[in-house]
Amino acid sequence: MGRMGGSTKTYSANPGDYKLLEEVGYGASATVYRAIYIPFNEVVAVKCLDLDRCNSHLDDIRREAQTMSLIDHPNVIRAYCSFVVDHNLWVIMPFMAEGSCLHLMKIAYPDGFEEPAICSILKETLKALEYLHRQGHIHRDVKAGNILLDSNGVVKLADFGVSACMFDTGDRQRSRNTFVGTPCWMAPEVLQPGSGYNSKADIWSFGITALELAHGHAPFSKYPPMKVLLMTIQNAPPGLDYDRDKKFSKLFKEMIAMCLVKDQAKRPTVEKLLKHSFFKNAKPPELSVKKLFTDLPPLWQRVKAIQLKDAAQLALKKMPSAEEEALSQSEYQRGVSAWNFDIEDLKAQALLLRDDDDIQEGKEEDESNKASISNKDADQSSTGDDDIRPAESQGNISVDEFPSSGSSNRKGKIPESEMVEFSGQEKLSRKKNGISNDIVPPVLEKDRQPKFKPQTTSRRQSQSGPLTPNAVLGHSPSERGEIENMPTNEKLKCDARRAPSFSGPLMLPNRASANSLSAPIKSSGGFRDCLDEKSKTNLVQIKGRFSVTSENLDLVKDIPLNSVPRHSQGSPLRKSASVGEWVFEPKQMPANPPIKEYSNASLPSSAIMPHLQNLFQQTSLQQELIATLLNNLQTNDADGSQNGKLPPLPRTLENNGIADSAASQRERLLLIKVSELQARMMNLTYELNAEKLKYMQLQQQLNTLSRQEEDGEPREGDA
Ligand SMILES: Nc1ncnc2c1ncn2[C@@H]1O[C@H](COP(=O)(O)OP(=O)(O)OP(=O)(O)O)[C@@H](O)[C@H]1O
Repeated sequence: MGRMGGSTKTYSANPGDYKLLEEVGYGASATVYRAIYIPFNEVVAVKCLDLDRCNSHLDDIRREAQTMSLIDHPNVIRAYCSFVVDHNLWVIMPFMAEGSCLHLMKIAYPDGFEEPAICSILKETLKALEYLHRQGHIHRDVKAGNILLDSNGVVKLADFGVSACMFDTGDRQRSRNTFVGTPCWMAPEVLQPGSGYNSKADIWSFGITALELAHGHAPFSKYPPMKVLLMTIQNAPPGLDYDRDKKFSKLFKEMIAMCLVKDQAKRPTVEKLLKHSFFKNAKPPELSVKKLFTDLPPLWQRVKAIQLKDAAQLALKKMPSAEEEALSQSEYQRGVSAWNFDIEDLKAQALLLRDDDDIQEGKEEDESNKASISNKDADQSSTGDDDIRPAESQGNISVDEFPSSGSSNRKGKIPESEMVEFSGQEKLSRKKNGISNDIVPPVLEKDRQPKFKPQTTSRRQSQSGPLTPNAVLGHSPSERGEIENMPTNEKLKCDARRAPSFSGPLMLPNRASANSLSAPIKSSGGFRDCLDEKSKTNLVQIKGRFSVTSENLDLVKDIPLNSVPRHSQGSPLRKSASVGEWVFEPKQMPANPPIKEYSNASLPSSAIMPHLQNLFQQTSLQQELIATLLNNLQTNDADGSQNGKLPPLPRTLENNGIADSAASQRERLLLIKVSELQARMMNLTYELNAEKLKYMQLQQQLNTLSRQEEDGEPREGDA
């Protein structure tokens, strides 16, 4: 039993007393459900922390959960109670009906909130931090994903305690074979081993969170973890730009700059920060925050929509970077050695290849440098790379390819007319996961409108020399027509661009999108332009140059290297012929009884449980196996050319082109395999979670039944 704050209310540690409803959130190691606490008929949140994914000892986790239950502050979420159910720790908490600020931004404010709302949210968060710091705690995970809102606009800081203990015993973001999220919010001293840190680390994270709320994503959030780590340590601190972020007040900019000082000793305490003039005029959250979510669909529908969107984006987001680099590099070299000797021309083309990544990087570096002006320690921390000119100043395309539609239409409302329904396939997957078909994911109609910037097109046109991937993916319709008429090898380049690529450590996501992946993920690869007309008619969403089709991401027809999980059809790989020996043939797996069998009301729970456990085990096994295969693949990929597995063809003047194309084909095949395995992995993870939920629900039913039996109550239907 757990007690509740100041009141005498207690919550039982009996899982059977909690009826799990919809999934409302997920993080690195936990899934959060809306649930009913049956004895009080009260809605609560149940956080199911997968202990197998935790690096901590159960005792540590328990201790932290207990600490969490002792917390008593209106701005800190507390645990009513916690207990272990199988391999999960269930933490029972108040249900925050509007979810996290991160979810809210993802669904309705991709470019961040307006200053008055941010001010209120931050002030409430600071009050929470003030309380925690006074109690001698460091939160260590302040970010928009951990700032929860209820329907009255009440702001509570979450994820205290359990997260902290995970932090203690290892990398916060690492769970078993998974590296999720980015260290975007971590202070430089936290990222540097041995440097030691204290509660001022929370102040840094708070500053990053302020930027996250202002822009819709944390600085550097699009980069791989290692790059973020290096950028945080080496670059000047990020900040609001005095010119570009004109809509924000000077006070806000100053306040952020105070937090984002690299020398932790120079950062203010929470108390001092609370006294900053920026917070003087903070409106009560009921006024400024509550209006953010009027007219939005219920949290679980939003979360579902975000999951679907993120699943697609995650599957495709890696398309451009590494492979684009590899391809452009190989094209570059081939151009020089084979038929184009004009190195200057090639260099010029390489410059044209700069995509959003580079531009954004330039922007962020610029942002950092500009911000550093306001940071007293900037000169110590700046990389001093004066040669890096911001993309804009080089006359490159605007960073904001899809400019914010302005503050006026960011008022938190998604008019019904702007909602678009997902297709039958998506609905099927919802059904499969026990979610009603009449749920309409809130996707903004306005996002369907492609918003090109003409400069982009012209900048990307290749004038001469070898066809670069970007040239193949030129944005103009005429170029698209050319793609269709291209020789197969050139089309392949286009196809290859559509394939996921893998820069940095291979990520095996728990979910399509972990809580920590806060930035809207953009494909920078021009994928949209590779979609055929049919797909275009089915577009439901365009973010950056990324498109989602209403065929529930049924891109298998459009993208040969399909990497989007299609839950309703089981494995997304069944249609793919390219996986070869890496594919798990469905027949290799013990056949599962049809799902209908599980839902057969006449079957006793005892008959269902073994099937369910079996299914559960299979899925976990598959997950493990895929992880191992992916690891092997990574190693092979890295060692391939050295260890003879993928021997490079001898390069002679005659066969240079052939050798290169054979090598790049092998490379492409490997990438296909990796991407498909990853898609499969995601799909399985998704299914695993659905099964987990079913498993828990059945377990609850079993518990209830056995309790009824013990109490001698007649069973339902016995009469
Ligand atoms: N009490 C709650 N009410 C409603 N939603 C919640 C609640 N607690 C958490 N959530 C949702 O679930 C998400 C994940 O929860 P939480 O951050 O606790 O998990 P986690 O695994 O610790 O995440 P991470 O480690 O990635 O930060 C939150 O971002 C939020 O959207």
